[in-house]
Amino acid sequence: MAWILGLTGGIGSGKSTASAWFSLAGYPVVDADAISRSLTYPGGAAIPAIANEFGADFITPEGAMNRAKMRELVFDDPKARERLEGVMRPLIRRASLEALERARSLADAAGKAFAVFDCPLLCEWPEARTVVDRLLVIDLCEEEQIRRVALRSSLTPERVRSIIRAQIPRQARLAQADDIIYNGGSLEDFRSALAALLERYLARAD
Ligand SMILES: CC(C)(COP(=O)(O)OP(=O)(O)OC[C@H]1O[C@@H](n2cnc3c(N)ncnc32)[C@H](O)[C@@H]1O)[C@@H](O)C(=O)NCCC(=O)NCCS
Ligand SMILES: Nc1ncnc2c1ncn2[C@@H]1O[C@H](COP(=O)(O)OP(=O)(O)OP(=O)(O)O)[C@@H](O)[C@H]1O
Repeated sequence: MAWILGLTGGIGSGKSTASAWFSLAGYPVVDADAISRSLTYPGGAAIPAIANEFGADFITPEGAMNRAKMRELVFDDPKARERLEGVMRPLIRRASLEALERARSLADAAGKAFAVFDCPLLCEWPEARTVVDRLLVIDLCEEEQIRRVALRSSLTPERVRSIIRAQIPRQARLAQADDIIYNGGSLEDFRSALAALLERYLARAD
């Protein structure tokens, strides 16, 4: 039966780039951020609890969670972040477990050795860590995280720093890793490192 590769790293480290690479290579990917977003779209399962916990101000006229407003609140206020995670975490967990079972079946049917679980908080959430068989950490220094996130979004360096501070410290994340890819080089270097790692995984499976 296919095993589960946990893929994690700090904000902007390169998880989505790695997931897309594995997906192109035919490995099923479960994306916890995408699951989290789908729970907070209009009519999403988290919307009633968010309205109840934070008030109608945090819901857009279309009925989605107001992400920008929530982001401004929770990354400056650990208690508010705990409340949001209290709502989101069990829902993300349940939906992820279901998606991982589907991904495992897809991998089995396609003859792939593993499926990928891309989750930014794998090291922060002990229950998430237990569903993966091997943990790959994408590592990047803080300055480059800030630079890359700023390039692709409107987040200020201060906001990216506050998000990094809300995440597990870099060394503690690295200490949990089975495999580490440092993504401080070019995209080509990153893809080569992923290909080399995949070779090792496939050799292990034989
Ligand atoms: C705070 C929210 C509203 C910000 O939304 P926004 O669209 O700006 O960001 P998005 O969801 O794309 O997340 C971007 C990145 O922020 C970081 N991040 C998100 N939530 C958290 C958190 N609770 N703690 C630390 N970092 C987080 C991750 O690196 C993530 O990849 C949103 O991230 C959210 O609802 N978070 C709570 C759910 C959660 O913990 N998700 C992360 C694990 S799946
Ligand atoms: N080696 C690299 N060189 C230059 N840019 C890169 C490299 N790797 C990734 N990027 C870019 O950096 C940005 C962040 O990468 P990516 O979205 O893969 O990270 P992430 O870990 O999924 O981020 P988030 O935590 O916000 O979901 C993207 O714009 C991506 O194209």
